[in-house]
Amino acid sequence: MTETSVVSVRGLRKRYGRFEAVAGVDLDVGRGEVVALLGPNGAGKTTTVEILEGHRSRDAGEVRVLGADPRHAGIAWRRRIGIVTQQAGDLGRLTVAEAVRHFARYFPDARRPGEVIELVGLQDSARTRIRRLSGGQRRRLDVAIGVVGRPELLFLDEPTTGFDPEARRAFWDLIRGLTAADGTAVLLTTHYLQEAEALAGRVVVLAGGRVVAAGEPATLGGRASAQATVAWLDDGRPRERRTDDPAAVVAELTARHGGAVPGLVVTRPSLEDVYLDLIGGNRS
Ligand SMILES: Nc1ncnc2c1ncn2[C@@H]1O[C@H](COP(=O)(O)OP(=O)(O)OP(=O)(O)O)[C@@H](O)[C@H]1O
Repeated sequence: MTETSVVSVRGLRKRYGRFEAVAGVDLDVGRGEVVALLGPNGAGKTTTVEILEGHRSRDAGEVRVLGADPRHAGIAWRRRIGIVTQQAGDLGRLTVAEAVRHFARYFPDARRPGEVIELVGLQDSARTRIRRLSGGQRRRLDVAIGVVGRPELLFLDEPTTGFDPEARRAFWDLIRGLTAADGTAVLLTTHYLQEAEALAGRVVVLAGGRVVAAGEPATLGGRASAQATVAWLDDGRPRERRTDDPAAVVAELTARHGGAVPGLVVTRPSLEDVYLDLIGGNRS
């Protein structure tokens, strides 16, 4: 592990009986970096993340998280990570403020509960009982609990599942604010490609327990240099051409139309297009 990495995984393997769920995964997360782990259902994401959190054993491989092997790490190490999971605990009878204060007590250098509640935008709901929160508010509370101890590394497991688009964007702003302010590293699992694109500096695609691609969202799978599609309307009829040089096609169309080209749209493959191609042969 280098000085700048908070997660370093080499050759990770995990079997459930005869089934190999994680079959030799390498993964790195740098200090302050946001990495999204993508992959279809059953790809091995949760298994990998739970091994990194110290909640699941492994069969083989080197794993360092904040300089320690999670298998043997103790309470001091655990205080340096934050976990936001899909299984919300049973806190329904407490208010938002009571829950955050409760978790703050576990950390020697916790953030002030009031500050954290404001950070996640729940100041107007501080006295609300948790069972009365909406799904989006509940996830914000989960994040508040995840970051109250000033973690160096935050695990976010499908944080916006079930959110409406507006709540999802608000949540992204929250996470961006957190990572910008404190340089918290984040390992995010998500099924939303847009979420990975919005938050992550790097994505790692798992399929069938293996890494099938890794890189920046903008360039994953040769996306930036892939052929563009130029679409336009010719006498009201949709036309399109695939090309390596969209500028030349647009120039030619502009000359032909003597100005504005009706319905002109130039697109390259989206992250979702590339992702679906990558996992095409690996669906579980
Ligand atoms: N405790 C277990 N016992 C047996 N098989 C398991 C166990 N946990 C997971 N698996 C299997 O291992 C594979 C990987 O599961 P995992 O939960 O890691 O995938 P995932 O990528 O997180 O999927 P999802 O996107 O659905 O959450 C799946 O085929 C799953 O059925």
